[in-house]
Amino acid sequence: MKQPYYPHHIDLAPAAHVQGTVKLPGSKSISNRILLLAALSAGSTRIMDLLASDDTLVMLMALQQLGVKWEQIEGTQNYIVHGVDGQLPVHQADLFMGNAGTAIRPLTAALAVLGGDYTLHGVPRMHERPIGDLVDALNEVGMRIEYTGNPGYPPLHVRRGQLAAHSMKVRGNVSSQFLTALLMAAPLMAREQAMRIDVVGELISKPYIEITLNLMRRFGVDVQRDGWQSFMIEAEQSYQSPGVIHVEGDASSASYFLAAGAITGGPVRVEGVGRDSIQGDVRFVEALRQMGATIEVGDNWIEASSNGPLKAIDADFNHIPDAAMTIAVAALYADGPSTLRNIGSWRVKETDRLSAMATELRKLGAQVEEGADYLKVTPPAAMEPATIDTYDDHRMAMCFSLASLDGKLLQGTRIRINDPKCVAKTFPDYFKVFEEIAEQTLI
Ligand SMILES: O=C(O)C1=C[C@@H](OP(=O)(O)O)[C@@H](O)[C@H](O)C1
Ligand SMILES: C=C(OP(=O)(O)O)C(=O)O
Repeated sequence: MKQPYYPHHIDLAPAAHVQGTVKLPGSKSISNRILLLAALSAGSTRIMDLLASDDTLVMLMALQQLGVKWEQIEGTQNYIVHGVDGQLPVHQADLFMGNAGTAIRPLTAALAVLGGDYTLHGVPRMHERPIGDLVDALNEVGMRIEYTGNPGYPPLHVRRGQLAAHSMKVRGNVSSQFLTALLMAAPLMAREQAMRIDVVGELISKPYIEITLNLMRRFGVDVQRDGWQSFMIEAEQSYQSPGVIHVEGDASSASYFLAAGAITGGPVRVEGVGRDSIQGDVRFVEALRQMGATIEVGDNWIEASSNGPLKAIDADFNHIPDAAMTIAVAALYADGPSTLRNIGSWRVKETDRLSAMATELRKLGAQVEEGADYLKVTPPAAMEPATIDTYDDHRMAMCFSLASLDGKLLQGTRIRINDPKCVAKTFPDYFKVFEEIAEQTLI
């Protein structure tokens, strides 16, 4: 994959106006789910507009190591994946998962159920991101997953187990990806008898489960459900290729551009997501509306504009944890203190995002109260020039680019973003696209 060149920092000059249209890269959540479902299916699947990024690359490479054949159509982001119909050709592999939660969690479940001799590991931060709830759920029904480092965290050694039950339970208060992983692996366990999955306690990030169920359906597997509590996968369902499937634009990536339109007046339009999106992060626009922005939504586009300063917001962001980071930076432009609630999962993502966000917002002159699971941001009267550290977190780099907008930054000063190449996790071209709409100069 071609990676754009990034220096060790990028300086962003103040931009008073942002206007234009952005074609979004493919959704990370949809891309990695479709890749795995297509691999497990009977038949070949043509995937249109797959995201090109570190997270999808680790999934593609892992599938290749597992003997799944795929081709990229030259000069496009379209792929053909030749499904293995629930039987992986390779039973031994050492898989590098980078820092992709959407790769390691679902693959761990699928590999545990299919059985073999697999190790899964990632970057150092991946080894600090919890996976214990998923491993417990699988081992309790007879799978054999061991920790080779710290208990509860990757790296993992997956061996061949023996399915011993037809109902499983999983905790959902640390990450929804554990439930997603079990759901996607469930048809492999329910070949003869139905499989039931119960959620123990609270489930966070619920809209991501809707993405999972929607895509499983497109690959021929129906899940019966009782709200968010219990899920049933009837026996004898197996994944079937839908033939062709299209990846929507990434709604979390859309948040930066929509916020830019709302902060500066815009209009800024994103293309690739719209009215019928299956991604929960399109609900980011509800928060922007609450802040006073004008949002228009079409079939395959969303546009944000505003007239006048943004209003402060106090809201629960559990349903859109990724796009909520964009609100934290947009809050710098609001007419009073904003509070983002119920975002405790930020602590176990690419970095401890609550702590990182508080530290970096303070550098810009904001007053920030960091709670166990909330953030209160009081905007500064004028923004101070600052050097923003990004903690190898793509979203820290992307959302802090917004601090260069709307003339709140003193003229003649700059926002420096350190280590901008971390955006490659989900959006390698981010700063190029941002420059195009912000008419800024990259140094
Ligand atoms: O299932 C998914 O595609 C995702 C679920 C969310 O994680 P949690 O469920 O851990 O909050 C989200 O933050 C992540 O970027 C993608
Ligand atoms: C939390 C994120 O990623 P992951 O899929 O690795 O959990 C994210 O993209 O913000």
